[in-house]
Amino acid sequence: MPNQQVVGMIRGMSGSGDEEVAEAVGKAGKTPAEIDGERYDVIVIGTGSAGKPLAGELARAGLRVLAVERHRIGGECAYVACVPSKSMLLSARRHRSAGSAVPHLEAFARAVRVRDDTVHHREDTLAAHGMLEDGVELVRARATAGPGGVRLDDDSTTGTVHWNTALVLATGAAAVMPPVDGLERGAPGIWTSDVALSTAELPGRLAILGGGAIGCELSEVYASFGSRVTLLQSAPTLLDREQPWLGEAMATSLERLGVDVRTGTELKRVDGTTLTTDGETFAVDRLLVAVGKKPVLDGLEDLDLETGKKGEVLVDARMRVNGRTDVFAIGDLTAINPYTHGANHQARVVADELLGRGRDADHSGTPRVVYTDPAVFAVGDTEKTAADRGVRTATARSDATETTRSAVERTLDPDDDRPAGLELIADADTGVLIGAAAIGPEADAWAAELALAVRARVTVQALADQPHAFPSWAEAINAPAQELAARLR
Ligand SMILES: Cc1cc2nc3c(=O)[nH]c(=O)nc-3n(C[C@H](O)[C@H](O)[C@H](O)COP(=O)(O)OP(=O)(O)OC[C@H]3O[C@@H](n4cnc5c(N)ncnc54)[C@H](O)[C@@H]3O)c2cc1C
Ligand SMILES: NC(=O)c1ccc[n+]([C@@H]2O[C@H](COP(=O)([O-])OP(=O)(O)OC[C@H]3O[C@@H](n4cnc5c(N)ncnc54)[C@H](O)[C@@H]3O)[C@@H](O)[C@H]2O)c1
Repeated sequence: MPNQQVVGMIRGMSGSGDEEVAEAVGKAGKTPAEIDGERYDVIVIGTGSAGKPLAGELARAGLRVLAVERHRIGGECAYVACVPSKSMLLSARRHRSAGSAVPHLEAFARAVRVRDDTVHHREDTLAAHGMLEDGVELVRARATAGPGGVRLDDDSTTGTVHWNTALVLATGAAAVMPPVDGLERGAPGIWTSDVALSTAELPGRLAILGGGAIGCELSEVYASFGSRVTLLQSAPTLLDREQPWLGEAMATSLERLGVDVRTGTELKRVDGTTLTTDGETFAVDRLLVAVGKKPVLDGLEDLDLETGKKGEVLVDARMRVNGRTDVFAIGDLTAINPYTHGANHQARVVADELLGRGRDADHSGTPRVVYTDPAVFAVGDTEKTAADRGVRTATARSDATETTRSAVERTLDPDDDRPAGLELIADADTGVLIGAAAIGPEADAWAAELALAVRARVTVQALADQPHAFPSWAEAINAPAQELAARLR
């Protein structure tokens, strides 16, 4: 059967198949036994987008810092998340532009090679050396934190270390497996994004469960290389925490690539790689599960952390936990803006606190981007989150395909039917911009000013008065800003 041939050929090329992510983790740092009984100014557990920059900044400022990592130095982003997914998206785009000139298998194999070079073959020595150069002391171990110290275990030794000033928890989040009959993590044929972004296998038929950021980005990747992708989303729209029209536009965009988008669909049962939804039973080669992530709390149980509904660690405006001044949580563990730039911001807030220039975190201007083509950009409130806060909103939308930039691009490529649009959401009582949603080519770049506008509490009057370069996609901001400025005058 052609699908099986596809799988076999690609596996043969690089040999990674569908085993769990390679454990190629470089050697650097100390053993738990070597540092048993030591005291540090700050101990950071987890070296991802949250823990790594924080540990580095504090060590460069002269503090004695220990960073503990049980897997890859650098966390998920650089190896199995942000970076490989963007590499694959860009290769997929290039492959689509080439038309049928290059066969799918050949293009996919090349994309995998480029991806793996970009992520240093998931090997973390370079990141480890960067931390050591910053002056961070590094231990590769599983941390178990308690009120009296942090116990460290690796395969052969143990030790206990203590903090003088602060313990920072930055343990991230892990993919959720929903309670579907027959669905098990690690079962043959079941992928998480870690596997989908490490494998060299191109499945003939791929089902993706979950129409969030991962579901949309990886649908685009695999469909572009010829997989028959079925995207199963339980909510009525894709990207369901955003304005509904964004998810609808995303569905249109993915359907153009041949993705079978099924919203409002429940997966009821998995039998090997045969799936039963509320409507039908069908066979696939792989099922990628991408229905969200859950904060990683193992090793932190003895701290009795206050957690929210999704298991996220609750923090105050300085990222402190349980009302303590010496224990902090940052990054995906808090579920506040679970993005690398969100984690980086939270790390800076804690660094400032510990370096004597404390200030509150401001999460309001954190962009939410989906790097498909067209890309999705959102910031601040949606109408729903504003209503939940009791804020009255006024909204206005533009069709970005009516900009001169769009006309220029579409004359060049008459087949270009990518959706493009922008919506502004204002506080109806104050005229302040509180949210924005956009989709369009490179929307992550041309809508980025709206993130600062939301954070700086810019009024729609100021936004309407702001010139946008001609002929750029950003001109899509003009009409809705002017409409809101007139309505809220
Ligand atoms: C497929 C995918 C694509 C993404 N794309 C983007 C993107 O394009 N842009 C973006 O901004 N964000 C993106 N994200 C989100 C981004 O990857 C995360 O928000 C970010 O990496 C979180 O960083 P973190 O430090 O909180 O967690 P992590 O990077 O997960 O780091 C936590 C670390 O803690 C370690 N750890 C956990 N428990 C212990 C313990 N007990 N002892 C020792 N070590 C421990 C783990 O091994 C891990 O290395 C993507 C996510 C995925 C899954
Ligand atoms: N570009 C980016 O910044 C980027 C890219 C990929 C991932 N990420 C981050 O990685 C994390 C995980 O991404 P994700 O896409 O798994 O989570 P997500 O929370 O963004 O989306 C999950 C989606 O799955 C749907 N869903 C939930 N249960 C379901 C079920 N049983 N059946 C079908 N659908 C179901 C939800 O309605 C939701 O739309 C998120 O924090 C995300 O922001 C970010």
